[in-house]
Amino acid sequence: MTSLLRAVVRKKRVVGLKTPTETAATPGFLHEETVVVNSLRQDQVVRGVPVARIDERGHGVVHVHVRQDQETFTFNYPRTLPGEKLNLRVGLAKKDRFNKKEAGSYRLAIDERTAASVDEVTPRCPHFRQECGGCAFQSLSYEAQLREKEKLLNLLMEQFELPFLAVDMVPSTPYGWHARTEFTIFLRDGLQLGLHPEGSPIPIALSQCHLHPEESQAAFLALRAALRHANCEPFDERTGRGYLRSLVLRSAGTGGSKEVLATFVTLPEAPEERLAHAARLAVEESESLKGVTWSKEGGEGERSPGWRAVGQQSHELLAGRPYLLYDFLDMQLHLSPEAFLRPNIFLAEEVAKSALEMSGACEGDMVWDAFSGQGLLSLPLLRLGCRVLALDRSLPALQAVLRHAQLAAPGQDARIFCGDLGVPAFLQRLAAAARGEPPKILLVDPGRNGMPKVFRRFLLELQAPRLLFLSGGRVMARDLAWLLKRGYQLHSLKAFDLQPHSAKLSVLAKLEWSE
Ligand SMILES: C[S@@+](CC[C@H](N)C(=O)[O-])C[C@H]1O[C@@H](n2cnc3c(N)ncnc32)[C@H](O)[C@@H]1O
Repeated sequence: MTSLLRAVVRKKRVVGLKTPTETAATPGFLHEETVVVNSLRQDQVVRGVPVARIDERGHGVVHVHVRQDQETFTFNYPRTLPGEKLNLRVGLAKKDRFNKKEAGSYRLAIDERTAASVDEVTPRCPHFRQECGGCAFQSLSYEAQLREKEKLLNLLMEQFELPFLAVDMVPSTPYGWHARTEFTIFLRDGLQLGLHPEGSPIPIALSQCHLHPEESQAAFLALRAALRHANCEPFDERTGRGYLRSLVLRSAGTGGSKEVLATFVTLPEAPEERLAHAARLAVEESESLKGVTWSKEGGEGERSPGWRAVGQQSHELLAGRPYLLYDFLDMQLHLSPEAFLRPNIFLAEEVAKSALEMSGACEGDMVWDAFSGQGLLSLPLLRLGCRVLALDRSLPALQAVLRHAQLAAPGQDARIFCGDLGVPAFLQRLAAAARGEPPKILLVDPGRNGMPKVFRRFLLELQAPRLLFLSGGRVMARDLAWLLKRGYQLHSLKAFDLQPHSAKLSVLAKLEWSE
């Protein structure tokens, strides 16, 4: 699928109940979906306002132009779909007390939904209506989701004044794709596994999740039953009693089916024997569950509501085996539960193949894989005959890189360097290494926070001829814009829908150093 020309929008200050970085239509140009009113007064109902698009959280966006203010206001509503029409009630209408000429600030709440979106479908999951926090818009058809994400990407590119390029979109299978989910463990009529609705510290108890492969569902039920049977105690935030914080499920495909690895995340003082008993019961019960590991991450500082595991810690094995078998390209890898796992089971291979293709690499090229995780992006390059230096702050991830490299290309030059790519002292050591032999190809896959600022500056020093950058959303546009203003040129883009039913889209960009 190829993107069409972007809508003509420019950056403008916006006021009201909205994210401050949203764009609004400029005066004289109104979005097709903009509703125009003369003024907004308390309790007034603005009728039939269409949802124009989604925002970066997957919330529906509406535009209301107020003639009196000569301004277009943008409002965002969770769980609304593009094409849906809303009656909006003005809850707050306020003029600046000191400067009456300033535009007002308004709060508009949904009074009624008057027309459904033509793209609305019945959500597959019973928990979606409870706003379980797993999906932003399971009720939007998958084709419409892709369309909306592409629109959002184009809008971001426009906002950050990035050059227009056609984007290849790679869709996913919309269900059964999830490779890693962390469920909160809590007490509510017995032990429950659940997720948090957006912005809420109170989890929803789940009985199933369709984002997971079926094999993972069986493991989920077996683990919940085993934890209950072994009388394992969830941590209770009100009393400080208990020790179980969360359950992480990881899945990967091998031999035509999927297998699952679970991790119990607990406070350090959790009783090993009881956890091991639950783990053994679950592994016996569920054929797809190949092992259970234990991470004592939930220490003193992590007792707050809504706490999430950050991973990268060493695990202990409680039952079964401590790795997942994963058929990747034509190799069988051992994936470590202590390192990053790309969220989409179906597309991880496609992302790595695309990186290889877009890199234009040749045998013997020096490749640096920054934020390497377990090295899945650079493995195909290693097999081609490139030399690879993997960089990450996670030692378990780098140890997996060496294991994978040994399997993919025995004897080939694969090295690791463990450190924080946001720390100047580590970057200085890298700069010294680059003076020996600079990388010809640099892979950069920094995760949700994008590139640390000092790392971006380091890239200018490094001047790698080819840079492949995998990222998403606003941080991706920010980092791209920064690099393009300072000597890199954008060559091509490819987008992967790694997380269906969310607004997230991952983009692989190829840049070339031009100075
Ligand atoms: C999105 S994952 C990359 C995955 C990997 N490229 C792959 O294909 O599987 C991000 C990785 O960056 C690492 N990381 C995050 N921040 C870092 C930092 N400041 N310095 C070094 N590594 C970092 C994490 O440990 C994680 O392995």
